[in-house]
Amino acid sequence: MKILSAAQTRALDEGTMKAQGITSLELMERAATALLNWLLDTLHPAADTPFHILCGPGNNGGDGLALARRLHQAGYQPEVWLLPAEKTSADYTSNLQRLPAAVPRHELHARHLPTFPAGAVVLDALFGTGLSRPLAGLAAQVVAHLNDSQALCIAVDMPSGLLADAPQPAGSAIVQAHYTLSFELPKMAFLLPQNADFVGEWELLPIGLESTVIHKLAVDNCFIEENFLAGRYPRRPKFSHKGTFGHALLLAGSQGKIGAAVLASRACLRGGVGLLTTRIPQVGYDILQTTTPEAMCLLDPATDYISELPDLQPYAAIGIGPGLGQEDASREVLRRLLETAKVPLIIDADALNLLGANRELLKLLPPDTLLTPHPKEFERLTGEPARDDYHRLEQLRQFARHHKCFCVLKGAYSALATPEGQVYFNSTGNPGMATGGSGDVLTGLLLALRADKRLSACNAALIGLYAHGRAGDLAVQQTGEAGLVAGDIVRFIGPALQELTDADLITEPPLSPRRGG
Ligand SMILES: NC(=O)C1=CN([C@@H]2O[C@H](COP(=O)(O)OP(=O)(O)OC[C@H]3O[C@@H](n4cnc5c(N)ncnc54)[C@H](O)[C@@H]3O)[C@@H](O)[C@H]2O)[C@@H](O)CC1
Ligand SMILES: Nc1ncnc2c1ncn2[C@@H]1O[C@H](COP(=O)(O)OP(=O)(O)O)[C@@H](O)[C@H]1O
Ligand SMILES: [K+]
Repeated sequence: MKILSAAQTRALDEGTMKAQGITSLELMERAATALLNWLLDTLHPAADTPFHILCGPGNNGGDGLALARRLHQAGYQPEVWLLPAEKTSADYTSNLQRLPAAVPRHELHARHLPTFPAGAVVLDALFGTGLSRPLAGLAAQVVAHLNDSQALCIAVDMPSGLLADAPQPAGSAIVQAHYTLSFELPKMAFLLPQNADFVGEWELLPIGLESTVIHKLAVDNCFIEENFLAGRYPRRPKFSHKGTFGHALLLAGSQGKIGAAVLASRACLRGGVGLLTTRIPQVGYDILQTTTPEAMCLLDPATDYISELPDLQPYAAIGIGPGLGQEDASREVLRRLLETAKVPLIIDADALNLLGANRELLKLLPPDTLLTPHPKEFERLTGEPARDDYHRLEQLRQFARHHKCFCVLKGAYSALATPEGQVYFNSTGNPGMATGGSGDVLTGLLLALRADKRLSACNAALIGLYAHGRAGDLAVQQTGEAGLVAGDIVRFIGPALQELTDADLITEPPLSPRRGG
């Protein structure tokens, strides 16, 4: 799914009206229908539910007014609160005129703010994508009043006060919604941790925006869902053999962190690799051989950390970092690897920390290398703390462009930046995955996918991110969030990848009866 800027959202509205021959008022009615259906289907509100609808002067307020009429027609008794303004939009005005006289309406005033009764459902239709500056004055007061209340708050399109695609000054007045109901496509603001308290749970309501117009809009940011990946994970050919899927090398583990090597190895194997060799220090030999007999163990001469780079000739892809430690000798292994590797590389964890501490090594990154930092590791890589999540995202984009690499910024919506400066946000995963070792599992899975020559670098990264989160989502159904450990993610990598394969199932035409038979 494309993530549009506020300006592109307006262009899409215009394009939809033109292509479908409808008016903006009709489009607004679709939005009101979608909102009404969501309220009825999700909240199953009792007939006496006190709905309070706060309306601003633009089309967001227009949506609120249209919804008030539809709720009234459905047998509810909504109350409408209007934010006074010198100018109102045409569709706001039309919907105010169409509001049945029986619907109580009040003008908001600093000394006349609504008292929400117990069980109130408040719809925030003050401002949406048309917001041009932080809220001030009465609007800010109304927002603070709403945030202090006990009401269930549902934001229409955007929590009022939040910009769709840019940060706002700290301390700005922004609605803290329990739910945000937006239309058709996600907004960048929904995906960033700093906005979590405002956006709450968000959902996209389809309103028939024109797909041919969406198709033509050029964007830098996308939200990745299953239908985007369908067909990108190829099934295994009947006559395949282990050579078909590549031989991966993983350099991981040090004294006390052999578990990271085990988790990444197991994830790589479950990720479908043909052969896996894991390079570990001596201290890990019995552990790896016992826990992960499918992996071949290539012992380093050192006892506690990796000190020598093995011959790289046999390998189709190489991963380095999980549990590596930051010994000088391991740094030199990383340097030699960057200087000599001719196959795809995945760099994670301590290998990223070594890059951050020795930034001259970044110049050696071979093109298309995949790096998987969490925000702290990313900060070490850039050496410049981000001002906020928006700034970090731009740093990510610049980093991938500058180093011609793929870089995954891990988090709730992990973001993959490509050498071309595109950013893809992953949609799968859950807070149960915020546990030690989840990242090692991701590295192992990505290593398997990069070793598979049938996948491009970008597709391998997207499939890996998506399947990792999906495996976590399947696991959490059995373990609960608190009980989920990284090994549980490994167990569900297979089913998660299978889902992507199944999504690609081409339905064979039924056998046609023989002619005359
Ligand atoms: N495709 C879509 O996404 C659709 C969008 N619609 C609605 O239309 C909304 C956008 O409507 P508009 O463009 O009219 O914008 P808004 O309703 O978000 O707000 C614009 C109005 O607020 C004023 N304003 C902006 N910032 C302000 C501030 N800080 N303080 C005080 N006033 C401020 C502007 O001067 C203007 O009058 C969407 O958010 C959505 O709710 C729907 O009606 C139909 C379909
Ligand atoms: N709240 C969350 N929602 C979805 N995914 C998450 C969440 N928290 C963590 N993850 C995922 O779990 C992994 C954690 O990686 P990382 O921070 O490197 O952990 P570790 O270093 O312990 O292995 C990442 O892939 C991240 O996207
Ligand atoms: K709103």
